[in-house]
Amino acid sequence: MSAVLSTHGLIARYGDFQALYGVDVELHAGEAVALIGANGAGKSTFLRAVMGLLPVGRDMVRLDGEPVGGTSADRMVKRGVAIVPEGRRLFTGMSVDDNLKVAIDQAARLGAKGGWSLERLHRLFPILKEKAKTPVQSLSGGQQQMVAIGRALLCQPRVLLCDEISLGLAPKVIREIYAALPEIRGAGTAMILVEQDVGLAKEATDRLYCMLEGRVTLSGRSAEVTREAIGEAYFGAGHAVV
Ligand SMILES: Nc1ncnc2c1ncn2[C@@H]1O[C@H](COP(=O)(O)OP(=O)(O)OP(=O)(O)O)[C@@H](O)[C@H]1O
Repeated sequence: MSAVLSTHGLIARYGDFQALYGVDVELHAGEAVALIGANGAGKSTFLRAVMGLLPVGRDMVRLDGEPVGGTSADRMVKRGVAIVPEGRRLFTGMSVDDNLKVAIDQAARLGAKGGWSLERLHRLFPILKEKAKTPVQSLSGGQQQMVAIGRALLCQPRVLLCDEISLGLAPKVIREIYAALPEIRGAGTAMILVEQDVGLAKEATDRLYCMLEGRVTLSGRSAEVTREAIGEAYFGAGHAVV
């Protein structure tokens, strides 16, 4: 099966500091893939590099087999890739609806087409309809995360990149958000989830990649990869994840 998105020896730097050392990842249509690893392993950097937010070589990122590395984030959105960034990056001072309308306008401007509308998003996360006129800074962390996911979906992605969508949220809220993922996949969107919670990552995805110090140290089917193997890949040999 050919990959919708793939990276090939992906290298990324912040000035003199090299954060990624030749990362190879594949995402197939309709698939959910987890990217796990300790703090500083390079997971967010990977997403940023794929999204065109860091300079990378053209051949290092491919979309439908076509080299797109270094393409601007706007163009990546146009080509069907959207990101739910670390820290959500919502427009504070603006309502839920106005945040979402920014994405609707962006998609229209870029000519990105797909099946996501405000109505469909409201069915996925009904609280966003209830809170439509509420400034986003008055929402709970979970509700803000739903706005961030909604904003990405309204860009009509075939590929959704999610950076730690469970971070800092209560278990009940995390379950609510993760319960929405199958519908998003069902709508034809493949996803890469950066996730610190290994149990959650294994449950929610088909395959996973573990990173350590800018390299992939383990990959496999999420249901089959053992805790021991993940522990070693996470921290180096001799460790276990509990
Ligand atoms: N803007 C930046 N400038 C310089 N170095 C950075 C920058 N952002 C990240 N790094 C460094 O790059 C490496 C990878 O960071 P990255 O944020 O990608 O890791 P991560 O796996 O996402 O971890 P976390 O869970 O802490 O976000 C780290 O050593 C980090 O300190």
